Amino acid sequence: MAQVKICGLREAAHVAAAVEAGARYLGFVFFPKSPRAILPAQAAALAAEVPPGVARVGLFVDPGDALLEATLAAAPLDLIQLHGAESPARVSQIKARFGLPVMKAVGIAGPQDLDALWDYALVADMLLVDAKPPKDAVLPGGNGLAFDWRLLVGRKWLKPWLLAGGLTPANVAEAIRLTGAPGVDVSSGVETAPGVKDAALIRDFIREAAP
Ligand SMILES: O=C(O)c1ccccc1NCC(=O)[C@H](O)[C@H](O)COP(=O)(O)O
Repeated sequence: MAQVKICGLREAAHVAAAVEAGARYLGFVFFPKSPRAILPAQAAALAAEVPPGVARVGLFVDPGDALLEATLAAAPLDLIQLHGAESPARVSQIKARFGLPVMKAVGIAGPQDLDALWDYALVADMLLVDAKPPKDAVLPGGNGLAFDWRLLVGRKWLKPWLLAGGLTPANVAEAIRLTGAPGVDVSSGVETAPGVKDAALIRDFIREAAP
């Protein structure tokens, strides 16, 4: 049964829907350009309602230490997701400095991108195998775009990983079957518009991913 992360949550009703349906990870986006961006104080209020066993994930894009420090002081988080161009050395530094596990997102467009997963597997606690954003994209993730899942067939990584990018209630079961992903991450696929989550779609997605 695949573990599910619902990313970009901003409302208590959607947090509750995700938790009740069995989500294992809930993502809060601390990237101001995102339509899913949330303030640390808002995330803190949502995080307080999350039961033990469900990880609260803070998503950052090339964060400086000051942003991490201020956010972590305000909101209780269990996992840091790095979704920018952070180097393996920076991943190690953030882990050591802030004492939380780190999940590093790696964008995949073709076979040439897979090597980076090995580099990050040496330093990160988890990997997020996502679609590489188009060159002109404003967001480095959360674009609702899939990559060719066949690139992952037969691959094993040294660390736990989640598959992401363009997943929806309609395609997630096939994505898991094809790739063997132990977990999946979704944002756009459980929204009715960018940044607008839908409780029914969240439930549908989790039911299809973890039947
Ligand atoms: O979701 C965002 O707005 C976002 C902004 C900046 C960096 C990453 C972002 N999302 C990353 C995620 O964790 C998404 O769940 C993942 O990329 C899949 O997104 P989607 O294709 O929309 O399901």
